[in-house]
Amino acid sequence: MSAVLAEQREPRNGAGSVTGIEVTATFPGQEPLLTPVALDFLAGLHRRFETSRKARLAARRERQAFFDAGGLPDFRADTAALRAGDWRVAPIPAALQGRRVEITGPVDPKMVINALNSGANCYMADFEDSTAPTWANLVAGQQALRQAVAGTLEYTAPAVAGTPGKHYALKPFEQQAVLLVRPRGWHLDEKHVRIDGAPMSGSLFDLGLFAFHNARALAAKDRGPYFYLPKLQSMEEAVLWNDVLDHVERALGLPAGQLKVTVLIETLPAVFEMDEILHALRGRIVGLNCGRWDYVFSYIKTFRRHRDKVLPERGQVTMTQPFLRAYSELLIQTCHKRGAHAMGGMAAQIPISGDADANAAALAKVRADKLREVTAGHDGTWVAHPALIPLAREVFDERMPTPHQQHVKREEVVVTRDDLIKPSLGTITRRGFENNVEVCVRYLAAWLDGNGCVPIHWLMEDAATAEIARTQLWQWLHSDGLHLDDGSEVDFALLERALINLPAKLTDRLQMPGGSRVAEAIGLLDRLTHADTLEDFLTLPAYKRLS
Ligand SMILES: CC(=O)SCCNC(=O)CCNC(=O)[C@H](O)C(C)(C)COP(=O)(O)OP(=O)(O)OC[C@H]1O[C@@H](n2cnc3c(N)ncnc32)[C@H](O)[C@@H]1OP(=O)(O)O
Ligand SMILES: O=CC(=O)O
Ligand SMILES: [Mg+2]
Repeated sequence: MSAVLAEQREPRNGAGSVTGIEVTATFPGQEPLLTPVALDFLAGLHRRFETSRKARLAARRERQAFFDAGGLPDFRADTAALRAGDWRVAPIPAALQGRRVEITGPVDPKMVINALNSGANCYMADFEDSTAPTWANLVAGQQALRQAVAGTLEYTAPAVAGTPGKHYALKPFEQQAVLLVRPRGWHLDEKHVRIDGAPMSGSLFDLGLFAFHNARALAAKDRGPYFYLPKLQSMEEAVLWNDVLDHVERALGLPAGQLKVTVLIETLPAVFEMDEILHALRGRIVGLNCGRWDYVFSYIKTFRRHRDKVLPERGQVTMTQPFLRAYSELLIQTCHKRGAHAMGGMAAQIPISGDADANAAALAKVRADKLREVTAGHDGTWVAHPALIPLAREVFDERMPTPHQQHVKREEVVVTRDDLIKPSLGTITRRGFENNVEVCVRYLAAWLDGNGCVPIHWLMEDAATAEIARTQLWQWLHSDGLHLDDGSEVDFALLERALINLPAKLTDRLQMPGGSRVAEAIGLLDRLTHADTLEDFLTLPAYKRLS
């Protein structure tokens, strides 16, 4: 029975007790979200797609074993005809034609209102890199988005010292940013929803629940729903997503192709399959996005055992490095050939209060990054903070008078396999090493405390940026013969010293999110960096500790 029809049915056993489905956590007001019919819908997704999800995750492990044995990623031979073929993706809907500035951010009610009201063209509501997936965050996020779609979302900040808290309300719909939702990646489970005794996929929970409650309302306004899909590694993963979205459309009684997606190209294997990913989703895909932070993380992870591809410290791995430039230019060329938007990514700098010079320097970096993107041919970009919207808009308005620049074909771009895997030149400084340790610990502490995005030294840090720091530490410590630029050996003593010195430094000097979880974060980082094998995602072991 389709959910359209099923919704008319009487609930059977009450929320949380549908046959085979167990919801093991509670959050105030969750019942209207997790109705028996909604849970049935989620169970349907799980039962239909869990085997395929597991197969895709196994395929990732198999491919990594090939890389670990010295293999290198490359364009696929079996899809050469598809790459050479002349085809385009389906037309892009009007609401997604102009995407020059997109703001992204976590899904708490205040952020959702601020982002929708921000003046950006689009808002990516993020259940992924910037959200720690506590049950409370996920349910509150789904509640906030459902109310936002209904136009009823309001929020009042807590009163401080007798002064009433600020009240937040949505602008009229026509003045709001267009909403896109990013569910978690395929690797993450949602442990609080168990179906037939097993946890369901976090991706299917986030996307499924949002679609179930909002798809028809959004479709009625000609607004999708629209999604950003993260961390894909192959064409087969795109096929899986397409099957899921086909199923959701059928179950909710929506026309085929109503659900639109933008796919983040943020893994090294995926850059070799961009045509294939566009093709697999061609009835619904509207763009690819350069998710640069996860991409760098994926480069490190893919080449974890390749001593000749060790990257320099995080701060030196910028988008002007040849392998990253090649990635963004190939993405633009591929998208524009196929009629899709080529979205840029996120500069990590955020506004710095109380220091005008430092603020000007940070904004200059963001400006340079946006200028590089628009000049290269990107159709839009991301900002992490509302104060950066005017800057990004100004740069794109000046260089891109049209809603997008799909006419910029970049046919002269020639990118080879070797361009995409070329190692970066640079160094590892003591400061860079210690900064990686500090970022990992502070980010992990915040994440364990339920906060998935924090400013650290005036840079936006989220799961993707922290993963670069974490995997670099592991790779540096497990590669033979690496030295800091001052000549000292990179060894575990360096890590121990950095970790031992950290708590005093942090608790004495900083009021930081997740301060109470620092010891736990240190323990986890210590264990992960000492382990013989690199953990695929920091969030996998950390999720076991999350409520
Ligand atoms: C690698 C990737 O995946 S990138 C995508 C994922 N990352 C993100 O989305 C980053 C989102 N950004 C953020 O979470 C925040 O901007 C941070 C954590 C970096 C900085 O946050 P803060 O230190 O709280 O910023 P700050 O205090 O300057 O905020 C000022 C105001 O802007 C709001 N604001 C800040 N960032 C955002 C945002 N991204 N969306 C909406 N509103 C925002 C704050 O809520 C605050 O509102 P208020 O004045 O009504 O209280
Ligand atoms: O999701 C974006 C990224 O840079 O990672
Ligand atoms: Mg990412």
